[in-house]
Amino acid sequence: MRALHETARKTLDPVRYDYVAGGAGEERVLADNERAFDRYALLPRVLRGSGTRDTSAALPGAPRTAPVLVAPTAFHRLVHRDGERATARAAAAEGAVLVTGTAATTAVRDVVAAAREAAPDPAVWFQLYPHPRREVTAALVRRAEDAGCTALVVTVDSPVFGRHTRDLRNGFTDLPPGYAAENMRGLPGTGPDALTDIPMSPAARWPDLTETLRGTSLPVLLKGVLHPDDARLAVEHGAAGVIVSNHGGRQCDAVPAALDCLPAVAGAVAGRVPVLLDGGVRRGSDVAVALALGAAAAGVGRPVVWGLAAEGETGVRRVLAALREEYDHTLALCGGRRNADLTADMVVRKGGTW
Ligand SMILES: Cc1cc2nc3c(=O)[nH]c(=O)nc-3n(C[C@H](O)[C@H](O)[C@H](O)COP(=O)(O)O)c2cc1C
Ligand SMILES: CCCCC(=O)C(=O)O
Repeated sequence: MRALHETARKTLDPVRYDYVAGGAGEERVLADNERAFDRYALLPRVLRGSGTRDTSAALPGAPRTAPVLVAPTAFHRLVHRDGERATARAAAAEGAVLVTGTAATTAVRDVVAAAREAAPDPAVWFQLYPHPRREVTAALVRRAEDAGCTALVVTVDSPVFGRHTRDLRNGFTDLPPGYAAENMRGLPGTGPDALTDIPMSPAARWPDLTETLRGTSLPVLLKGVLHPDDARLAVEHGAAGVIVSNHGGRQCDAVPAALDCLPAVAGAVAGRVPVLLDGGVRRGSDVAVALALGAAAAGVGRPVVWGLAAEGETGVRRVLAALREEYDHTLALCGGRRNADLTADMVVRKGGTW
């Protein structure tokens, strides 16, 4: 995976590389997301072995899926000509949920069609930036439903867009000519060619979530929850899942690492809906730590984009396969047969005694 990142760094236009690699502010949260995993160690159990393991996870709209999913990342055609189609085929072939979204450079119906080329029953979720105009939000939801998406992910950590330091320095504040946010095409009052066509919704409140939930039969997950009280509210409002995420360090540059928020959120949710985590997941053992601390699955953002940039569909498959194999191996080394065998007592802070 390191090699794919290195290839992507060498191949990509430096401004596009910075768009993907960068974070908000001084990139403190970006760095902390990865470092948080280094503060933990796994404490294996012994003599509980089995020759085979089942690493599948049960998620909304994806009853038997890999424990690693593809977090929504914008504008895949910026890094590879095959764009989201390649990512979709790779995720489907690897049995992983793909979260495509509002800011894709391929229309959601074409993303789902590509996933179906690789697997008969792929799980594609649609990430929604709720639009300030509710009829636009409703039209986006309809497009996702008609395309065959099996869940919605509403991103709630972006009432305003993060200040991406590298992009501001590079003057990269809009899509280059020839690229479009295809899901916005033809919606009332929007065009597809400018980032301003995907405005954030600074006035969004919990009743807006209720309206989104009422307007769809799909399960709805909330992405970007860090506070345990918000996790409780999400469940009370009918969310089908909660994704602990700080947007890969691209929004508020003063929040904790995503992993450090997971135990309290998992405690607040108390098993009522699945809790997922993304941010800083780079190895199979990171997936194991996240699952032991209460996640049902872990999302990866940048590693997938590096795989796509370096080798297209093959590169994304390599990233997902490596994470799956490393996770399976780690589970075996920890004496587990199923994901649920990784429990909170099997994770310790490094440097302490227990
Ligand atoms: C280039 C890029 C684009 C992103 N675009 C979106 C997006 O459109 N919607 C969203 O909810 N999150 C977006 N994210 C955040 C990811 O879904 C995810 O939270 C984050 O990348 C996870 O951290 P990781 O990159 O360390 O794995 C984006 C992240 C990156 C790096
Ligand atoms: C309107 C584009 C949003 C992309 C995004 O979420 C990110 O770059 O972090």
